[in-house]
Amino acid sequence: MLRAHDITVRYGRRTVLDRVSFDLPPATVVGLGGPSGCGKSTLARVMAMMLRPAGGSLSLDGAPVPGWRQRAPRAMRTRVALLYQQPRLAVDPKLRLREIIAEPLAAAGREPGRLVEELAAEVGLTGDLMRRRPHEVSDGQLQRACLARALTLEPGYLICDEMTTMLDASTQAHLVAVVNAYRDRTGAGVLAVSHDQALLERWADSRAELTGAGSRPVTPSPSPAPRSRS
Ligand SMILES: Nc1ncnc2c1ncn2[C@@H]1O[C@H](COP(=O)(O)OP(=O)(O)OP(=O)(O)O)[C@@H](O)[C@H]1O
Repeated sequence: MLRAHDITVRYGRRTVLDRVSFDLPPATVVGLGGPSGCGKSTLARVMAMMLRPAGGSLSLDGAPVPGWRQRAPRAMRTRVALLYQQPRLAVDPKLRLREIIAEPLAAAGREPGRLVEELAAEVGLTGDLMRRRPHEVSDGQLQRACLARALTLEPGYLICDEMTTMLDASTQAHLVAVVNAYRDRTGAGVLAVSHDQALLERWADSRAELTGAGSRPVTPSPSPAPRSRS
């Protein structure tokens, strides 16, 4: 379980998340919706250890996460992968797609072996696409590479922040199918953040919503929903 407890985030004097708690169980796709600006991406970044909250804590498979960003232990950081809405902001424009996918393996000092090609094939990247740089491919092709990269170290939790927004319907369906197959194969927990309710209805096993006013929770779905103690 990836468990956020009593998370408070402020940007300047504005409180965006006010003691919000959220559980992401393994082997489940939890959809997180809510109006624009209510704090979904903020919560996603906290749960990926990328953003240090003003208050609250995170635990991973029962162990407290002792720090944020680079201060979180590497073994914990690699258990949680984050996919952004805009792949162009998430890649080094100088790298070829093959190198982008292999980045986490290189950082971990591991040989790519066949894994990079296997993941590329799974996300639908074939032929010369793997030799191209980001400016030579479409957003959808780049997002496919980002998904393959996110799966290289086999994370136990995958956080998809508007992963398929801006992509065409067939790319969206393919990427969702890849994530679902990964969940089935590995038992990973998936947080699917989206303002697209129809997508979440199709994709998620359970759904939750953040609300705008101070990110107070509502609980439309039977299971995991954000909770606030206030
Ligand atoms: N780095 C930042 N500095 C200041 N304000 C920020 C920052 N990041 C986000 N915000 C503000 O915090 C609020 C929540 O942003 P967030 O991106 O988490 O919302 P969201 O629910 O994901 O929105 P959307 O659905 O539009 O992507 C917004 O009002 C946003 O403008």
